[in-house]
Amino acid sequence: MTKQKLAVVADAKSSMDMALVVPPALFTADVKKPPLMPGKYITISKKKLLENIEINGGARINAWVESMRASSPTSHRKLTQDQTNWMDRHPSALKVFDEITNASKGKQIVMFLDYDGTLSPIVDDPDRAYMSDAMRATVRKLAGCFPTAIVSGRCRDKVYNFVKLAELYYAGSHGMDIRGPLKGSKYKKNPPSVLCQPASEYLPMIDEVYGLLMEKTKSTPGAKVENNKFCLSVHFRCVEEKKWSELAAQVRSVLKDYPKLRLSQGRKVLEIRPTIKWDKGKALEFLLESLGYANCTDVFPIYIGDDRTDEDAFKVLRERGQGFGILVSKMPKETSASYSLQEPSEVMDFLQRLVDWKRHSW
Ligand SMILES: O=P(O)(O)OC[C@H]1O[C@H](O[C@H]2O[C@H](CO)[C@@H](O)[C@H](O)[C@H]2O)[C@H](O)[C@@H](O)[C@@H]1O
Repeated sequence: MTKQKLAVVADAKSSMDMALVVPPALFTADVKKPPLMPGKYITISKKKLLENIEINGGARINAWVESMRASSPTSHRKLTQDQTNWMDRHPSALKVFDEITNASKGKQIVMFLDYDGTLSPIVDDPDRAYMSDAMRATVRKLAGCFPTAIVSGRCRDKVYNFVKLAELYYAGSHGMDIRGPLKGSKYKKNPPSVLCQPASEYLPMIDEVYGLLMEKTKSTPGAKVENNKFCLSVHFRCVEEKKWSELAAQVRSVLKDYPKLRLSQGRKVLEIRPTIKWDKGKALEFLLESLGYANCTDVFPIYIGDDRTDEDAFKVLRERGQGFGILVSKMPKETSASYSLQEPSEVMDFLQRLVDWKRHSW
């Protein structure tokens, strides 16, 4: 039996604890091997079976689901000491504000801001993840001081409709849809016109998979599929935890026929995107180049984000040895960011301090 057939078996029943009868070879890492004793079958719970289903890229469904579980608030009761150690390694950007501005002296700061969980609080309904008017006013002032880009997993139009600031650069679909400002800012009267869509050939495939995922997941209460144009999001946030493995298996059963698409994980979300070598880190580099800072030593990019996909941008900054990343998180997380902020309200305070510092440093 192949891995594909295995996925179909897993999909066929709805109860997590239902016992399935399958050949023993299916529980080994290499499910292509024939059973050691042909004809002999053993019983295993569906939960155990799901641990062995691979998703494109080799990661295991169960790893995603466990990781999602680990990052849910109920799992963080005993983190006090860990938190302290982590904060030593990733101090609050507010506490070390002077250190940061000193490091940027004589350099051009360029700001990169993630949207969900960074400018807007995380909420149950992705269509209602509004940013506050105060945050919008702060980002507007920021863009008047430094070139500023929003870098989001969302479709570009959707994130623009939340932010509503025409003077910013926008990189939607995890950086696969980049557009320059629609109007100039006080900082830059005539910004360069930019457009970059490295995954356009994937549009028909993404639309097709969107339809299939809508159909496949409709049996899972609370599941939501979001079309982000060059990528898709399958939301787990409103799905009962005991149904997470089932939903992940539904996603896998659709994706197994699309090797040119891959999965990544965000905050209670599985994200489906083209396998092209393009991510938020590449988008950051593209934007720096478009702004004329490709080979400059006097540029100081600051990237603020809360999610795994932001790590690609944090890594690029570390590799370039320029600027730094700030992770928005209340709990310790493996990260390439240098500093931390706890939540969007702290992000707003940090941005406001940058504006005040810039205004008073002339
Ligand atoms: O790169 P981002 O701007 O952070 O976008 C990543 C995903 O953000 C959204 O989902 C997340 O926020 C939702 C609203 O608060 C929340 O309900 C969900 O659980 C989070 O994962 C967005 O809806 C996704 O499409 C983005 O990929």
